Amino acid sequence: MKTIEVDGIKVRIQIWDTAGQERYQTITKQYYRRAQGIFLVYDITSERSYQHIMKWASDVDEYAPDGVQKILIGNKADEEQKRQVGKNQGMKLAEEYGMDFFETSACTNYNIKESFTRLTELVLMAHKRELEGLRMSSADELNLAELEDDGSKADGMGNSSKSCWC
Ligand SMILES: Nc1nc2c(ncn2[C@@H]2O[C@H](COP(=O)(O)OP(=O)(O)OP(=O)(O)O)[C@@H](O)[C@H]2O)c(=O)[nH]1
Repeated sequence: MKTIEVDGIKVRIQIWDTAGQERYQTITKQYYRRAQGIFLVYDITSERSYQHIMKWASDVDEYAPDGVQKILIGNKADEEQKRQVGKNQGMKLAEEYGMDFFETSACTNYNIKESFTRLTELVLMAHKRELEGLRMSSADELNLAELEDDGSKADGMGNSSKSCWC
């Protein structure tokens, strides 16, 4: 659990660090179901980890809820001398997936706060849109109910006035 502040609002976030190894995949998939935001993380010093992102992304598509927010992360940005994945490759992949992208370093804290704040912001915005959608559809339902109600009144009036006019 961690509390971060987004636009002056204190938000308590629960963070799950899933295991990367294949043998834990069954457990990992269970975490996706309740996730609202997901970081897809590769290691900039490992081309292999970058290639693996496609597999992670398809798992997320399959197991995470529809509205889940995702950000692509290239970690170990402090290891410039060992870099195997260019920043432009990360940006390109993120663009393909329609995600935001950060290079980070857990060692130097580079972009850590920024990426968590951004993901929280995206989750809050999605939540707001969802609530707005629900509000609109319940307002629509109310309007429809009013119309139906008015309709029956109009019918009644119509019938009664019709009986008068005859
Ligand atoms: N230089 C550097 N090393 C890092 C950074 N982040 C993690 N490491 C190191 O990378 C190794 C693996 O880190 P983990 O946090 O275990 O990685 P993980 O992805 O959770 O590993 P899994 O157990 O497979 O899920 C450790 O030795 C960390 O110290 C970073 O930003 N920079």
